[in-house]
Amino acid sequence: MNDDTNTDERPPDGEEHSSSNGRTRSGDERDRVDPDPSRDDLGGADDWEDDVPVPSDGPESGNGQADAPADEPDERTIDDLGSDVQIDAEIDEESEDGLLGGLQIDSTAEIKVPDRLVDQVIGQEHARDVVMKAAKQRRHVMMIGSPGTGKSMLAKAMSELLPKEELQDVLVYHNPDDGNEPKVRTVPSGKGDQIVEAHKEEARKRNQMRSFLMWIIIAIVLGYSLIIAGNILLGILAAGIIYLAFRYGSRGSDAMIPNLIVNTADQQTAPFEDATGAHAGALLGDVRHDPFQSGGMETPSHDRVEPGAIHKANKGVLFIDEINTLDVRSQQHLMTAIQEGEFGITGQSERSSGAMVQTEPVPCDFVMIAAGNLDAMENMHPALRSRIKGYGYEVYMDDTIEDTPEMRRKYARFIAQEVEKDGRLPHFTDDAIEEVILEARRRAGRKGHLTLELRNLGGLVRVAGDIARADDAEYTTREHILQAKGRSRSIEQQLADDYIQRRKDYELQVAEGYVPGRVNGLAVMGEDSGIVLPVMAEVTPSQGPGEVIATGQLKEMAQEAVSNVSAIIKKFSDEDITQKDIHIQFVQAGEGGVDGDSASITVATAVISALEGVGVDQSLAMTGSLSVRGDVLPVGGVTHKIEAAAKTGCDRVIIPEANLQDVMIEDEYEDMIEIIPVSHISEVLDVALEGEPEKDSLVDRLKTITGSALDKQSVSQGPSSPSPQ
Ligand SMILES: Nc1ncnc2c1ncn2[C@@H]1O[C@H](COP(=O)(O)OP(=O)(O)OP(=O)(O)O)[C@@H](O)[C@H]1O
Repeated sequence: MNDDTNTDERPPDGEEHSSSNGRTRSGDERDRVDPDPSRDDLGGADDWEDDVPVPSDGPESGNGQADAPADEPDERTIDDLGSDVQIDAEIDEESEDGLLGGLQIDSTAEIKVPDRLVDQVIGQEHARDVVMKAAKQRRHVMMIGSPGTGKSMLAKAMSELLPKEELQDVLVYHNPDDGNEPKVRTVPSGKGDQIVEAHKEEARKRNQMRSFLMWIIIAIVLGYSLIIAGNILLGILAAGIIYLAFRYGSRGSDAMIPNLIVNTADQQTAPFEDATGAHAGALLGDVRHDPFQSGGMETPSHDRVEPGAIHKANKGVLFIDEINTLDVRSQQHLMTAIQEGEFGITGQSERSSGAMVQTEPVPCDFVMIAAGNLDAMENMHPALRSRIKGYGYEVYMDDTIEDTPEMRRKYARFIAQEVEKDGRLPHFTDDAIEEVILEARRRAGRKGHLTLELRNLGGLVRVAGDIARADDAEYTTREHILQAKGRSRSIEQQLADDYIQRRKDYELQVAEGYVPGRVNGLAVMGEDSGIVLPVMAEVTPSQGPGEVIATGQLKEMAQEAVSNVSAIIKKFSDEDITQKDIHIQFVQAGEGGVDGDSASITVATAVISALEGVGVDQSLAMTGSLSVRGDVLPVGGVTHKIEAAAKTGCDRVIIPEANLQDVMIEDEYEDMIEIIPVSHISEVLDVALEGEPEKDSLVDRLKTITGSALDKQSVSQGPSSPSPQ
């Protein structure tokens, strides 16, 4: 899941740290990079390490609870771990408004990447603060948010912040009293290996002695049988029996070697265990099946014990993404483990001989970071959620962040981070960085913001870098980014383009003339592609009370749109469309999706047009949600929808006025399509319906429903076309 590989030790603090806090730097420009200079006065992480007592030496009996309690890390010093990042490059105050936020660099090679993962996190200030607080207090955290926004990165960063000095090794011993209940011992980190080695050495010496003794006895028996008894056959038989007896007997001494199930000797930081999608055995530990269960061939039960992620995460971080996909039994066991801080290991398969074995409790004192999207929260075991809530924090991850010069500088550093992490990509030139930042703006879908779905943005960086590498280019340039944008299209984008092409081939798309009852609606596919979704309406007399007849999942939305528009119509005419049958068809809707009620102005326009027999402009597409009072409310995905309308050949597109600030269409579409912002259905009808309405017709009256709305902005005076900023 997590593709971070940074396991570097915390950097030695002292000098480097002070410079990273801007203490040794001079001048306003550099200080601007650190948003929280108050942390400058704090000490280094070294002090904090010194403050943590080293656990007492030597093996301890029991389950790890008897270990020396570690003092909480010094507040002063752990706060310092949150010191903000630096960008070791000149910053020009005058060009701060530029895409590079004033950075004076030629390529990402000039940007220093921070050593610690927590300093590499872009945005997510709240989650970052919570993670640092939780590391200090050893609290659990639940992170909910979109994929690729840094949840596992933060979890890993937390493991770097936890004190490494508390780590323990865990050994499982044979229990001479009950072979099915192996004993568990915890020892300080690094001791486990030594103990196992000492046991092996002892067993080796014992075996050497036994072999020596065996060969002496065999020699005596053979000598006796040959010289004194004169029967060599009998002597060989006796020697064979002695050999087997010794071999059989020596198995017992090997059984005394303990099984080191958790070895932290080589850990540079507190452990980080990703148990996403782990089955019960991998999460909670398991005992292997033994096919030879008797006759001296069996493997001793303590040797078959395997640790679970909860045990390997002891004193560190257990990260579980998509927490709701864990089966209920595992979630219940996880709760017990969280509560007790220890959990015995038993075989997870009932039919395996391992199920007979149950070790003493094994320590699993971890900090849990559970992650997922909103569905994960709804479907997870309520008691587990309450454990996390009761003993920790819940954080909602940001999808976007405000677009400031400082943030843009950090995005430049993000590219440098991705280049360094990949290790093979050529560095990015300044204009390539600018293009990536522009794309981050576009993907945010919100004016004045940058996207924080950085895994996807990192994908664009990697594809562009790969293209540059294939070209043997020294640097990744803007040209490479533009090529990468074409190549790294999502499945939905590819499907949407294919769909638009096919509709053109079959001439399903109508982009000119006036047709009554037919409106070009707009919908989104996935998260980042739009399609034109025509809506057709037919109004027929009904025998009884009228019905709204629509097919598929869109039926509800169509009914709601019709009921809203019928309220408006009733108010302005004698017409009661609830007494008529209204047929709505979403032409080829199976190919795309309509988010929420974003097609309701489309449905309303189609119904009014069909009712009055007035043609709708087919060179126009529209999206917007309709309130019961006729207001046009904002919807999602406007940028992608507008681009889809342009690709399909429409000349104009109606969007809710409130969405105007979200429009960030690519340059190439700017001259292809006119964007018409509206705030009321009357404006929609004015733009979409053919010709001048007859005096006192329904359309005439509807068009003038809210004089104030029309006064505010007369669309006929020339709609504004926003720039893609
Ligand atoms: N806030 C961020 N700052 C810097 N890099 C980020 C950030 N978010 C994501 N990334 C980049 O994207 C990669 C993937 O992010 P990560 O695995 O943490 O996402 P996630 O939220 O755990 O997603 P998922 O839920 O799909 O596992 C990271 O390794 C990093 O390169």
